[in-house]
Parts: sequence; structure tokens; C-alpha cells
Amino acid sequence: MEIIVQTKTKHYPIYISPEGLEKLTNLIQQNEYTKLLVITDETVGPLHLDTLLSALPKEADYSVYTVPSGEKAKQMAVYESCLTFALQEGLDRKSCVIAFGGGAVGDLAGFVAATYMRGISFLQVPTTILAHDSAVGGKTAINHPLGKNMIGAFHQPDAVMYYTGFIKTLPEHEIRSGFAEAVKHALIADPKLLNMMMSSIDSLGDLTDEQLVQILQRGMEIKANVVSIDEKESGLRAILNLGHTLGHVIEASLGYGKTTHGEAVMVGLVYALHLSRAVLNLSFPVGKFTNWAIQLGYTMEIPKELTFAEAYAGMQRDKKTVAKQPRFVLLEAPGKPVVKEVDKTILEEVFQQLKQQNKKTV
Ligand SMILES: NC(=O)c1ccc[n+]([C@@H]2O[C@H](COP(=O)([O-])OP(=O)(O)OC[C@H]3O[C@@H](n4cnc5c(N)ncnc54)[C@H](O)[C@@H]3O)[C@@H](O)[C@H]2O)c1
Ligand SMILES: O=C(O)C(=O)C[C@@H](O)[C@H](O)[C@H](O)COP(=O)(O)O
Ligand SMILES: [Zn+2]
Repeated sequence: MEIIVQTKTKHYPIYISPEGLEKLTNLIQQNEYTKLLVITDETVGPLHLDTLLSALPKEADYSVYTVPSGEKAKQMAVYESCLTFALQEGLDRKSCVIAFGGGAVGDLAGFVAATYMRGISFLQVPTTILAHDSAVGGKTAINHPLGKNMIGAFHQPDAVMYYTGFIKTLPEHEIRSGFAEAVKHALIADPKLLNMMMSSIDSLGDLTDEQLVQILQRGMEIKANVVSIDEKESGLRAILNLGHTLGHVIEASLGYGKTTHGEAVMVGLVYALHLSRAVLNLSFPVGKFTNWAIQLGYTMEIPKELTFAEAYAGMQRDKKTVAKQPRFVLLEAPGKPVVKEVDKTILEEVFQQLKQQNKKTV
């Protein structure tokens, strides 16, 4: 399957294939990159690097750089070490970085490509379900202790090559993490898919490969459409941030990598749904949605040590915030997102209610 991203500045394909990486081979041949730098991580490398390397054209000049797995990759020191390696290996402006891994590797490698010699090509070869989201759209970044993805750039890849065979080695908690972004895509743009998910999926372990591929393909289509209209989040693109205002605060407050991105986003989604009920009279069974998420294994807890004052300070640093007033993606209905400032008292009320619910479920 092929999906096209067409922004004002860039036109590129997303290939989704259960067969392998042959499109990648062709693409590298056509682009005649002078050198390839594969950035992967300590988990993906041992599992799948051979598959990737066997897809590189025979004549390709390449080097491989391995970074720590997970959020540890999205640190300033790791970013700098990638740049040093790229310089030592002699990458030039016609070279290409290949991001080979999940979203953390993709965000890091994309940012390396965005900034090396003021920007060179990169290719996304995602290996997680979550990366159906992260590999598309050109948001690249590393983290700062004070906020998620605070140092980054918009830099679109030359292509995304999603070989679905890679996801077979994912542990269940990573399937859960990626599934949260798929639920987000359904909430903002596809109520039918959302209904199908809520009525027919009651265990992530039992999801068939076909179901997963169908869900992530639809997610990539939704994302590609939004990014094609608004590449740099001047408006519409903010809807892709549903659930992320609180989600990112949770990730930063716990310490990056202590929970998965998707687990934190799922709590953020429930928070945003409750806010939508309070502010926009959303009629949607938020309780049923929350119970479904719990059944699927999401922990659904705001960390006990996170106070509202700390959470609010984190929300004020969110990238959607304007003049210190946090803005949230809310839903008028599934498929009808809006971006709005929300009164601090409502933010606190709902935050405290969810924390109380934590206590009840313990
Ligand atoms: N740029 C964007 O638009 C965007 C969108 C969503 C999320 N993100 C970012 O993506 C990151 C989360 O993505 P992720 O969950 O894919 O991150 P990840 O890269 O940390 O991968 C999760 C874990 O799975 C392992 N892994 C990867 N592929 C595997 C495979 N095939 N088999 C077994 N293990 C495998 C990794 O080593 C890691 O430990 C976060 O940093 C988030 O902020 C970015
Ligand atoms: O692509 C987007 O735009 C998104 O918001 C997708 C999110 O899933 C993703 O986590 C993104 O990295 C968050 O962006 P940020 O600007 O809030 O850091
Ligand atoms: Zn996300």
C-alpha cells in the first residue's frame, strides 16, 4: 500500500508492506546518496539490522550507529554523539540518515538529519506500531528535563518504509503504547473505526496481524492528510496532539522512559475527554472508554506524586500554549476536534477527580 504526503515543501511516499523492504532498495538506488548513516538502537539492531542491511543496494556505502533503546536516545549527549559520528564517517550534503527503530530513534535520527550541515536527507524505517504516527509528518526532536520534544525541528523524510514484519517481535506493552496513538487517530478523525475498536477489541494480545495493519494504515492515512494540509502546526495539525498536553507532563514528571509514550497519552486522552464533557458538553461514554482502556491493560493513572501545581506549570510549557494559557485539543464529538483554552479551575477539578479515581482502583 502507498500513501502520499504532499506538503507545501515536500512530496513523499509512505510504503506499507507485509513482504519486505524492496521499495527501500529502489528508492536508495534512485536517489544516489553519497553515503548512508543507519541510526538504530540496542534492541532493534540485534533483532532486525540484518534485514535492513540486506535491503541496501550492494554498492551502497554505509555506516551504522547504535544508540540506547527508548527515551534515553532522545538526549542531548546522544544527539551530539550522532553528529560526531556523522562527521567522522564523512557524511556530506548528499548523504542520507536512515532512522531504523521506533519513535525515539526516528525523532533523534530525524533531528540529526535536520541539523547536520543545516539539513540532509533522511528515511524513516519504523519498527514499532507507535511509529505509524511518529515516522510520518516530520516532527523531529529530543527531550529536555523541563519538557518533552522541546528541542527539535520540522524536517520531512524522503520516504517512510513500513515493513509490518518488524512489529512481530514487539512486547505487549509496546503494542499497547502504539495502539494508544491509533485510538487517538480514531477519536479525532474516524468515529466508525473508534466504534469498531471499542466493540470488537477486548485484548491487545489477541489482535491479529491483519487487524493491526488495518488500524495502523488508517492512522497513517489520517496523519498524512492532516500534515499535508498543515505541515508546521500553524493550525489544524494541533489536533494530532489530542491527549498529549497532560501525557507529556506525565512523561516528564516521572522521568522519560518510566512509562511508555502511549500509556501517558491514554491518560491524557481520558483527561481531554472529561474536559470536553465539561467545556463542550461532549456526549460520549467516557466511563465506558476508560473501562475499555483498563481492560486493554492501560494503567490509567495520574502519578500520585504529580500535584496539580506541577502539572499546570508543565502544561504552561506545552508547545500549544500561548501567553502562558494552556490550550487543549477537545472533542465536540468523535471526529470533531477543536483547540481551546480551558479555564484553570476546570483543569484542576477534572485533574483532582481523575486522581481520586486512581485511589479507588488501587
Ligand atoms: N515525531 C512524531 O510525530 C511522534 C509521534 C508520536 C510519538 N513520538 C515519539 O516517539 C517515541 C515513542 O515511540 P516508540 O514507542 O516507537 O519508541 P521507541 O523507539 O522507544 O521504541 C519502544 C521500545 O521498543 C523497542 N523496539 C523497537 N522496535 C522493536 C521491535 N520491532 N521489536 C522489539 N522491540 C522493539 C525499542 O528498542 C524501545 O525499547 C516518543 O519519544 C514520542 O515522543 C513522536
Ligand atoms: O505529529 C504531530 O503533530 C503530533 O502531535 C503527533 C504526536 O503523537 C507526537 O507525540 C508528537 O511528537 C507530539 O508533538 P509535540 O509538538 O507536542 O512535541
Ligand atoms: Zn504522540
